[in-house]
Amino acid sequence: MWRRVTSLSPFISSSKPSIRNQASYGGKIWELFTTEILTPAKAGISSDEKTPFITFVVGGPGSGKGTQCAKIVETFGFTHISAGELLRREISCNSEHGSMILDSIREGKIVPSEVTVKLIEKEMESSKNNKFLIDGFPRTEENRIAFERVIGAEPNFVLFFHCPEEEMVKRLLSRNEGRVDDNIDTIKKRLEVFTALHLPVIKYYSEKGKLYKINAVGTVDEIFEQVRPVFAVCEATK
Ligand SMILES: Nc1ncnc2c1ncn2[C@@H]1O[C@H](COP(=O)(O)OP(=O)(O)OP(=O)(O)O)[C@@H](O)[C@H]1O
Ligand SMILES: Nc1ccn([C@@H]2O[C@H](COP(=O)(O)O)[C@@H](O)[C@H]2O)c(=O)n1
Ligand SMILES: [Mg+2]
Repeated sequence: MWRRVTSLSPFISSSKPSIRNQASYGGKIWELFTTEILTPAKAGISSDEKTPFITFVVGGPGSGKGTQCAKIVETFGFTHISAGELLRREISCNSEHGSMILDSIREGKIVPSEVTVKLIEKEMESSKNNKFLIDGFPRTEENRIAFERVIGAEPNFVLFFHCPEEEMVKRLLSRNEGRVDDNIDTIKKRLEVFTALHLPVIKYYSEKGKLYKINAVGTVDEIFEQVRPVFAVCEATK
């Protein structure tokens, strides 16, 4: 079972870019981030079994994060923690924050970080595994900083699924899982929030050399063939 090992990390200030800033790149801002070549040293692979191995899985709505996480779990034995699923679970069980979470999800807004991070922490603590895929998180700098403060850890690396908006919209509109946010109005809001708030997170991990960008266009299997070597590096060092 994973237990928190370090204390609070220092506060890191956040900045919020405007949508206008990004539009000046003609919608191609994500192209600025290159794919890292992952090595065991970069991934911070440790031989200490108690240290959690944390991968953040990020990308726009419908970029295929959940689909690829299922394949990573099957192939490499990670525990999948989807922030969105944890929040939806709170709605289903009418928890204290259920109605606030439902309102946020309907509006495509980000739930306060302390709520989401507490749910993630509970999942990590109750798991017997020490390898975690944390999907749909962090969405914002506030998310990222709250995770570092509460969990006292950083991800070993970050998988970023890069997908054009038209493709993401097409996938979400045909997902058919009965999600309250899979309608065109909410999808537009989710895309706006993604463009406005996600960039600093991507930039932060790119500058730390922890970002691994995946081209999320193609078949599920083709995309997994880009993902596989990232995790194979971890396997090879065991
Ligand atoms: N490579 C792909 N090609 C076509 N469809 C795909 C591909 N990958 C996933 N899908 C489909 O697109 C939809 C969205 O995928 P998925 O749920 O994995 O995305 P996500 O990034 O987790 O989205 P969200 O952020 O909304 O949770 C699903 O219906 C899934 O089956
Ligand atoms: N870190 C997060 C993750 C998700 N949300 C909210 O849940 C919605 C659905 O998330 P998916 O990852 O399943 O697409 C998302 O639009 C947010 O409203 C969040 O607040 N914080
Ligand atoms: Mg998902």
